[in-house]
Amino acid sequence: MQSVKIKSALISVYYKDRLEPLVELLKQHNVTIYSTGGTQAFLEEQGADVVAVEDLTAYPSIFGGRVKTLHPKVFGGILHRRANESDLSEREQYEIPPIDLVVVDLYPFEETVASGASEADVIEKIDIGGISLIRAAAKNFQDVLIVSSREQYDEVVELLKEKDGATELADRKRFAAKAFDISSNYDTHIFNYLSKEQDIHVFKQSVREATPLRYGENPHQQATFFGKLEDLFEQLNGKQLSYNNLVDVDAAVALGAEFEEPAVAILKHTNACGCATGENIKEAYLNALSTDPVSAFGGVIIANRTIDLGAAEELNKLFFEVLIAPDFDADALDLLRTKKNRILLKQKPVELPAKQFKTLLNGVIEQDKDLKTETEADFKTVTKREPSAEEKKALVFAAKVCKHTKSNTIVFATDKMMISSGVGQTSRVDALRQAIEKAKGFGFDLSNTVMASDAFFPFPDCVEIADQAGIKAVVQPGGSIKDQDSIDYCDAHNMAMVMTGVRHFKH
Ligand SMILES: NC(=O)c1ncn([C@@H]2O[C@H](COP(=O)(O)O)[C@@H](O)[C@H]2O)c1NC=O
Repeated sequence: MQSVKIKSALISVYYKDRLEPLVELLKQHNVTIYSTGGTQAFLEEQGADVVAVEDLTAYPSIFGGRVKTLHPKVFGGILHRRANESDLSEREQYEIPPIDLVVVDLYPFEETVASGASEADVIEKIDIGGISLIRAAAKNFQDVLIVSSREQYDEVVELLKEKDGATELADRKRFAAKAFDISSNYDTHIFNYLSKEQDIHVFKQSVREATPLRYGENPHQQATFFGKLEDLFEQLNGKQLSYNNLVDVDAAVALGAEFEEPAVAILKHTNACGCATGENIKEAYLNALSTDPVSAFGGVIIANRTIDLGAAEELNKLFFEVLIAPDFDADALDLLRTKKNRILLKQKPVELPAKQFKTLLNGVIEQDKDLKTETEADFKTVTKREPSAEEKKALVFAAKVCKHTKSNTIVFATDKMMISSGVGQTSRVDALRQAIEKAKGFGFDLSNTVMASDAFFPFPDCVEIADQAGIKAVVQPGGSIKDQDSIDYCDAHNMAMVMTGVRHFKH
C-alpha cells in the first residue's frame, strides 16, 4: 500500500515532552490512540481520549513494567500484512485491531550508564517492549509508520499535515531505516556496557552524530566527522573545523594535558613546533613562539589557562588556524574575534576515551592511549654523573614533548621550553641532526639544553653527535643490547644519562 491513512496509533514514550503537537494532530484526525500507563496519564492530561494497552490486551502490566506491550494483540496489530488475505482473516479471528502508527521513546539506557547508576538500575533501563515495538513497526513499513525517537516528532507532524493524516511508502521506509539506526545504536551501548571486562573481542562503535566536512586531508577526499564536538568544545569564533584541524586539535589536546603550570603549545601537522611554560600564558606563548616562529604560521595553539588581553595581543599578531583554551576573557575574545576565520575553541573539562583505534588494511586496530608521562621518579641514572636538579626538570619537559612527537624523534628542551625537534625521521641520527640544525637556525645555544629520545639508541652515535653539539644530559628508554656503548661514551665525556624503561613510539 502506498498511501496509508492513519486510523490508530500506539504511543509509549519514556520522556513525555515535545509530544503535544503530534497528539493534537492525531486528535484532529480522530485517530484511536493506544498507550501504556505513564504515557496514557500524560496524554489524558493533554485532553486526548486514550485506550489503555491493558484494555486492548486484557492483561495488566506486570513485573514492574517489564512486560506491558509484549502481547499478540499489540504485535499482531502492528505486524499483520494488510495485503495478505490469510493475515487479515487471522486478525479478524483473534479480534486484533490494526495499529498504523507506533511512537516510542526508549528507556534512557546510555544516560543511565553515564549517570554512574548501579548495575541493577542500569539493567532495568534495558528497554525490551519499546525496542520490540520499534523493530516490529519498522519491519512492517509497508503498512506502518514508526517514530522511534523524540527528535522525529516535528518531521512527522509536518508529513502528516502535508498528507492530511496519511503516510507514504517512501516516508515509512525512511523512518524504518532510522528506527534500525536507533535500535542498533541502543543495542551497541548495551553490548559495550555488558561486555566490559569480559573476554569478548569484537569491535563495535555506534556514533550517530555526523558532521560532513568540507573535504578530507586533501580537497579531492570526502570526509565526515562522527562524534559530538560540542561535548568537548564551545566554538567561540571562526569557520568550521577542517579534517586537518581536527587531527591537529586532537594532538594539541593530548599535549596540552601534560602540563600543570601555565603552558602553551603550537602544533603543525600534529607535532609541536613550540611548547613552553611560563609565569602566565603570555610568557608561555612568547617562549613557545620563539622556538620556531616560521613553523608557527598557520598552526594550532593550545593554552591551559584563560586567555587574557595581554596574551591575546601577542596571539593576535600571528596567523593561526585554531586556538584552544579553557576560557577567554571578554576583551581578549573581542580582539581575537577581529579575524572572522580564526577558530577559537573553549575547551570543556571532559575526560576523553582511554582507547584509540584506526582502520588499516581490511580491519581496525585498537590500543590503550599512551598515558604514561615520566616524572623524575621514573628516571634511572645510568651514567657516573647524576643530572643536576635543573637538568632533571628539563629532562621531564623534553620527555613530555617527545612523547607527543612523531617517531623517530629527538627533542631538545630546557626546563621551561622546547628548543627544537627532529620529527618523523627514518633514522634516529637523522632526527638528531634535524633537531641540531633547527636549533642552530633559530640561534639557540645547546649547552644549557637536554635531549630526549622516544626510543633507545642502537649505537653510541647519537650521544656522540649530541655531545659535539653541546648537549649535557639525555633521557631515553634504554633497552638496546648496545646501551653500554652509549653509557661509556657519556661517562667519558661528562654527560648525564637517565633511562625510563618506557618507549614512546608515535606513528
Ligand atoms: N515492557 C514492555 O512491554 C514495554 N513496552 C513499552 N515499554 C517502554 O515503556 C516506556 C513507556 O512507559 P510508560 O508509558 O508507562 O511511561 C517507553 O519507554 C517504552 O519504550 C516497555 N518497557 C520496557 O521494556
